[in-house]
Amino acid sequence: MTSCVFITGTDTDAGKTRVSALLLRVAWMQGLRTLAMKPISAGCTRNPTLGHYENADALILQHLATEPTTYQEVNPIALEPPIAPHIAAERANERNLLLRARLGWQALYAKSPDLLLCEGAGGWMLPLDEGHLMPQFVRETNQDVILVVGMKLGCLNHALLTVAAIAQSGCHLRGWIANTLTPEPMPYYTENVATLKERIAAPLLAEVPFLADVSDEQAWCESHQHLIKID
Ligand SMILES: Nc1ncnc2c1ncn2[C@@H]1O[C@H](COP(=O)(O)OP(=O)(O)OP(=O)(O)O)[C@@H](O)[C@H]1O
Ligand SMILES: C[C@H](N)[C@H](N)CCCCCC(=O)O
Ligand SMILES: [Mg+2]
Repeated sequence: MTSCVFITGTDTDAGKTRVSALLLRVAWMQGLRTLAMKPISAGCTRNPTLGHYENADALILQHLATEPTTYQEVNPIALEPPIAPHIAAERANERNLLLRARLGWQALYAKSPDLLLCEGAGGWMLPLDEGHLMPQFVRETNQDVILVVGMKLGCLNHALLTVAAIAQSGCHLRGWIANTLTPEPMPYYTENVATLKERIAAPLLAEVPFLADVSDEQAWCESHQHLIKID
């Protein structure tokens, strides 16, 4: 059975890709078969050899998943400017984002990995094409949600709003991860985490400190093997 998780964040730059990379490494250490995707990316550069647009997040996910994929399987919708994807899509005359994201996800799901990880873009309520928001994609594909909270002043409001919106979307929040984005944790980090623990029913799955380099990541993953449990 495939465990399907959608990684959302309190905002763009909350650490969704960094945390996704950690989860994929943990799964790899356990010998699990993983696939990962970023269905919609905005902020791409043209690959000079292959000619298509590529996004740095998608390349990280493709590289860290254990199963081989084409770039297009990982990131079916790659938009050039680093702006809101629905605006970039309109400018590039790209249509049917919701449908294409779902078809792309279903193609990877059909490969029956142990873990299928999908990174969102921006925060939870990201607009897609006409009348649709990203939560519709998550609900249609029945993925569990993991919320990455970028630990900085303002995150309490963003995290609690996001948790409420996930529930309102009819999606299941598997848990949340407190991610430190700066070499020094935010002032009163412990109190801020405690505030969220008291108010979010879903479990705090992990705390990620500022990870300066790959050896820090390796050590963190070794001590967080319990994080990926396949049902
Ligand atoms: N725990 C961490 N330790 C060190 N640096 C971090 C950590 N988490 C995030 N960062 C850095 O912060 C920046 C933003 O993180 P990341 O790219 O993962 O955010 P994101 O939520 O995926 O953003 P986007 O919305 O663009 O996809 C990156 O440069 C990343 O390396
Ligand atoms: C370009 C950036 N890094 C992300 N890829 C897209 C963020 C979109 C945010 C949209 C919004 O909520 O205003
Ligand atoms: Mg990212």
